[in-house]
Amino acid sequence: MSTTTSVPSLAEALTRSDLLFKREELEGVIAHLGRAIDAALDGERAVFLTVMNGALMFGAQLALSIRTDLEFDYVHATRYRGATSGNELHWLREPVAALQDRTVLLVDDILDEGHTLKAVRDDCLRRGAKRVLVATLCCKLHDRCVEGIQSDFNGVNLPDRYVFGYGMDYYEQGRNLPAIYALKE
Ligand SMILES: O=P(O)(O)OC[C@H]1O[C@H](OP(=O)(O)OP(=O)(O)O)[C@H](O)[C@@H]1O
Ligand SMILES: Nc1nc2[nH]cnc2c(=O)[nH]1
Repeated sequence: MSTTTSVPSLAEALTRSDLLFKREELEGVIAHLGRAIDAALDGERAVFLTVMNGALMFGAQLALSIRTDLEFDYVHATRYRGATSGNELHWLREPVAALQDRTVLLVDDILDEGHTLKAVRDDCLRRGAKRVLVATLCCKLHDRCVEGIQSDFNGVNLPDRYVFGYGMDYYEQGRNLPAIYALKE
């Protein structure tokens, strides 16, 4: 089935984008994150909380890189809703796992302005989590990030441009591209 004509073309977007990180490079980076997270958990069984949809690919690869046993849950919170600029955060699915006195490993594809991860992290703490560790595939470098949130385990840093691929969408397209691309200014 083809996409509707009102959606901007992914093929056209690719022609005016730069390839920033290939799959092989990202896989190597994610394997290193797994080692670092194992060290931080030190044998503790954390709740691996994936922020859908963007973290689907990264979350799966990261989980397979972590040797410590984990419990899995997910939230679905979206701020961009298929567009290229953020808005109010919409919760589509809250965590189900009991977080009281647990370590939560909060996993997302990108920390951009930080609103999403801050809201989900704060929600985990309200639910009684004793520690929330944030793992991201990428962080954007700019000075617009909200205060009080940062990634504890980050894969790669990105320029301040709209990115897609490896879970991240361009108008809900391109999530399964096996690389990260950035639109040219
Ligand atoms: O740091 P922020 O500026 O809050 O942006 C980061 C968030 O934006 C994307 O989610 P989006 O709302 O696009 O939903 P998605 O995961 O379904 O793509 C991404 O997956 C992060 O969760
Ligand atoms: N796909 C995508 N989602 C985002 N969420 C926050 N920033 C971005 C971005 O640059 N690309």
